[in-house]
Amino acid sequence: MITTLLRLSSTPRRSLIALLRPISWGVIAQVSAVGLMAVSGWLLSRAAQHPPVLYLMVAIVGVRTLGLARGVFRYWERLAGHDIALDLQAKVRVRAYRQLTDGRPLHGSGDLLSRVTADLDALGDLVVRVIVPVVSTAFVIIAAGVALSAIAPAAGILLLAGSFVAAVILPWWAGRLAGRSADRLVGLRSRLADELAEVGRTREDLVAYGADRAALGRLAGVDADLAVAERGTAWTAGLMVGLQWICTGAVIVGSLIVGSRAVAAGSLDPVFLAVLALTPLALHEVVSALPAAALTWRRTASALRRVAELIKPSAGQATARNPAAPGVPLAAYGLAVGWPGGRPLITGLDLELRPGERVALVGPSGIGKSTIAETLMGSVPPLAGTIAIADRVGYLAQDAHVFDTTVAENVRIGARGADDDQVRRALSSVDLDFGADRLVGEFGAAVSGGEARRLAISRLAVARLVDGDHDLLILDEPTEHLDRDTADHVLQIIRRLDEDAAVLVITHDPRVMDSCDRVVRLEPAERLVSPGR
Ligand SMILES: Nc1ncnc2c1ncn2[C@@H]1O[C@H](COP(=O)(O)OP(=O)(O)OP(=O)(O)O)[C@@H](O)[C@H]1O
Repeated sequence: MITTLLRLSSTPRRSLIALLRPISWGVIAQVSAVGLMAVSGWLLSRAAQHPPVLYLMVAIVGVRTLGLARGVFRYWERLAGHDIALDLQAKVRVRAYRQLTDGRPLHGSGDLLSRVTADLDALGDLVVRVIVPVVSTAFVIIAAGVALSAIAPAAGILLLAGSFVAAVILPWWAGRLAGRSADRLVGLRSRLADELAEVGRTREDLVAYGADRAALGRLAGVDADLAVAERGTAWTAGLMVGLQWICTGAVIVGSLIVGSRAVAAGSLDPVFLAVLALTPLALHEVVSALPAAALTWRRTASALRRVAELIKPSAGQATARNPAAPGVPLAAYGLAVGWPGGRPLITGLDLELRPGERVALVGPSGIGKSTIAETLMGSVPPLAGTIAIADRVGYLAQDAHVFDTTVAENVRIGARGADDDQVRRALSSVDLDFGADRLVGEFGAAVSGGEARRLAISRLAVARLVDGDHDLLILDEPTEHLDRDTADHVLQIIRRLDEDAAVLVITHDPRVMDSCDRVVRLEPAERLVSPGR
């Protein structure tokens, strides 16, 4: 698991070295905590014998130093641990986003959301709540056992045996007990996120068809399952706390018995008796974090697996996409397209566009026209064939998403660096007189269908203003769902948008076909029928 974590960090050696810092601070903080209790015990016992105060000075300074060191080094440990955890999360998050923009097929949106939020947060927990405390606690237990053995060997062995039970056996058992429910927890959380996202998105249809109660019931069912799984892990954690206290109590009583015998036999100075009793108590505080660490370990193991799966490079990613030859903005030969895991939709497609040429790609609904566009754009890997495509390609997707933010931010999807003036010019080039700060609502609910379409087209306009002319525009049903006048208006806008660019337009609209130089017709027999007009 640690190797997977380090591999995810993309700089494993540096991350491993960086981990040594919080571990070192953690060891010093915990040694200080245990040492504080031991030295305090000695000091109290010795002070009770009323020696000259100078005899106590070193111990008094020691208690103060250890008290301060415990807090200071604990703070540094937290700081260094979180530094690494957040750095790791940031790196993995960027890799996850890159992978997502490579266009691989996605999981449910809620599940995806929980992978890039909850699962990535869990990676941070792995560093802060598992690796650092477990490694530093192991050091401290050994150090305390050795130190106590020097005072009273039997008490030292008792402490090591008790620590083995409290720090190894019980957390291992906790991990086993909670194992299945921890795995279920991760799955249930992402299912809940999925269901919640689905219900939120489809609420109007659910209410309209009276299916809202059933949907809410399903949601409540997942919620109840989640509560049961949460309760299971909480029970395990509570049980472990109780068993650890029993274990600590047994070690303290045992230490007092062997210590008293040693004092009676004259082999142990009585002032050390308090040290034997208080050291296991201090160690309890350190060890008590371990069952929780074991539970976190189980939870993060599932999360780590899911994140690793998310950012695993997908096979065959758009290998056949090449730069275009000069003067040919698009040349695709022997192209076969289809969705990963599905049947080929179109095979043997040859498509060549000259500069400035307007080509309509038409065919029955569902034949795979949009899939061709997504393949040309590199979102879906081609199943066969080669694609040579220009650098400057503008793409208008069939259902170009309108984000729930301002008009200006929606326009800037086309060119992040666009200034206010370029945004204004892009909006006026699509005849939209919207204020830049106007909010467009979820899925563009606060604008009309025609306006949403023009807003999407304004991204092509702003990209041209910022980065220069396009060589090729790929437009997927630009006039879909629009009335005749609005469709004519959108067509006019597109025509004057990039006059010299080659255009591949997917359409069912005869007027759009009429405005093109050539029509490429696709037919169900998976054949290209008419390359000419
Ligand atoms: N993201 C996806 N994952 C898997 N299959 C998909 C995906 N998107 C579309 N499909 C399937 O691919 C096939 C072709 O869809 P596509 O959208 O390319 O057709 P189309 O010719 O553009 O249709 P239309 O004219 O109705 O828009 C359909 O059977 C569709 O169900």
